[in-house]
Amino acid sequence: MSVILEIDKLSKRYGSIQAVDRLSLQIEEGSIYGLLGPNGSGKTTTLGMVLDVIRPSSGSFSWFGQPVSRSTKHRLGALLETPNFYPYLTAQRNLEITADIKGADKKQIAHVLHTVGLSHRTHTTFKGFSLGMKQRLALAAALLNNPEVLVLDEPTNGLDPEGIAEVRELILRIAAEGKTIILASHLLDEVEKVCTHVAVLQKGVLRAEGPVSTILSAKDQLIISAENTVRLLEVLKQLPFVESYQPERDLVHLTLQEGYGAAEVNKAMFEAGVVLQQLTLRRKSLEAQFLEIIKQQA
Ligand SMILES: Nc1ncnc2c1ncn2[C@@H]1O[C@H](COP(=O)(O)OP(=O)(O)OP(=O)(O)O)[C@@H](O)[C@H]1O
Repeated sequence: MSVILEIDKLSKRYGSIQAVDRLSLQIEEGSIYGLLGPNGSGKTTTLGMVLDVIRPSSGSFSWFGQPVSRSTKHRLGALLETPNFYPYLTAQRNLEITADIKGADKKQIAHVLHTVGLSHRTHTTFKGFSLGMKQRLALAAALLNNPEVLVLDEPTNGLDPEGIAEVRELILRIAAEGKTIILASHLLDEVEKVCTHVAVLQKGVLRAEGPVSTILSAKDQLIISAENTVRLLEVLKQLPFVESYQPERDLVHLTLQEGYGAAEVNKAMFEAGVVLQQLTLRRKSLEAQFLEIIKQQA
């Protein structure tokens, strides 16, 4: 997989505020990459810098292995804020205006309206659109030029639950067509549902980064029990891959070293003559980890 965006020690300072602090990360082709952080954590500033609308204080980045240029920008579509569409013009007319501004081919309009599921609204005026439809039209505008990468800042902000579901589903559909997506969000739930990779930002500093599934499973907990808890604990004590364990009533909570799972515990117990009555995997949610990360830094 090739690297689409490489960010190297990128920083932005506004007076005394360090909005982004030596941020380094790599985004690979085909990923749905979430920049996750609370309000003010530097997500918008980061997107602004890599889109070349905010000047970095220091550091660098490259798109497709090249410094930013007209030709690299042509390969990107961005949605930083909801565009101002004309309420009394149709979807078609609004996109014609956007195409003129972007220098995009108007023949693309039918295709992008189809992609966002608005073909049947081509000739409907914008003012009658639901919130979700308005945002889908904004995504259609970002898709003119057939960009390889779509950069979205809080794409579901301000939408009702129906609109949120529509837009998330659409993002997954666009990604399935082979586009790389970079999205900023303050919603853990959104990143968990939509993204393949995540970078957690807090006060401009990168706190955690990696595939959503790895971050999710990094600190899984196993909950086990056996008829003879004393014997269970004796065996546990001797297992080299058990990182920590804590008895709670007749259950034992444990975490394992990386690369080990429930199967190894089950096998070791069985070999030691302990029959497990319960073996449950409890995945630590990204939310719980995120809150822990934030707490540690407070
Ligand atoms: N033009 C500016 N001048 C001064 N400070 C700014 C400016 N833009 C952003 N900041 C500050 O930089 C920090 C990061 O802001 P940024 O908007 O990048 O965060 P964010 O994570 O996108 O948050 P939000 O979701 O609220 O936009 C904040 O403390 C913000 O107040």
